[in-house]
Amino acid sequence: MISMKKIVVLVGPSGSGKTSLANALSSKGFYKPVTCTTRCKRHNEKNGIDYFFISEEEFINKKYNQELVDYDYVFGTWYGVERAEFQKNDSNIVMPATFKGVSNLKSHFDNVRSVFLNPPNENVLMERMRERMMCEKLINDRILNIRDEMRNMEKCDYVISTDQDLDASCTDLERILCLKNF
Ligand SMILES: Nc1ncnc2c1ncn2[C@@H]1O[C@H](COP(=O)(O)OP(=O)(O)OP(=O)(O)O)[C@@H](O)[C@H]1O
Repeated sequence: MISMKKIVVLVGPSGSGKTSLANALSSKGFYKPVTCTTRCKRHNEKNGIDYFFISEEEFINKKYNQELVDYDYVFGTWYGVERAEFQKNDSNIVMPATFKGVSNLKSHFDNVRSVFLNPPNENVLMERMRERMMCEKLINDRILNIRDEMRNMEKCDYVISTDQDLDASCTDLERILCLKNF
């Protein structure tokens, strides 16, 4: 077990705001590890900044060589975070992950805290996904998954609402980070 800075893991259904809030905290001094993914790049994403976009073969090699502390196969896509990303600097870390990822990270590192993002209703989530130009098939797959994801809320260390504007959710998150036991 490696003892180090805080690792804040954001959990919630697709469109709940994990990436947006992680980006907001990273602009306030938290480091957001860059995830490797085998999915295609969206038009507004940059390789090495939003994700490392790699082939399935490269991903499998990293997995085989135990370079990934957390990985998952979601909707036909591999996602994984390399151990090296946690050793880049001394800043506290913020990252989106699945609930399974929280357990993986807790088995590797101390000071991991999960925050569940409690989203608005399914219609708003669908609208947010459409705004990100996701196709209807991907949206429907994710909608089916929302109820399963919502069951993780009570298992997380903290919960914040993302049924409000982004700044308000960011303020709620920062308030939690200031708590004594965080
Ligand atoms: N209070 C809020 N918190 C976070 N995001 C919000 C909030 N209100 C509106 N949004 C918007 O909702 C969208 C959430 O998309 P985002 O990619 O952050 O979700 P995600 O949970 O990371 O989804 P995925 O798992 O599919 O990558 C963004 O367009 C964001 O601007």
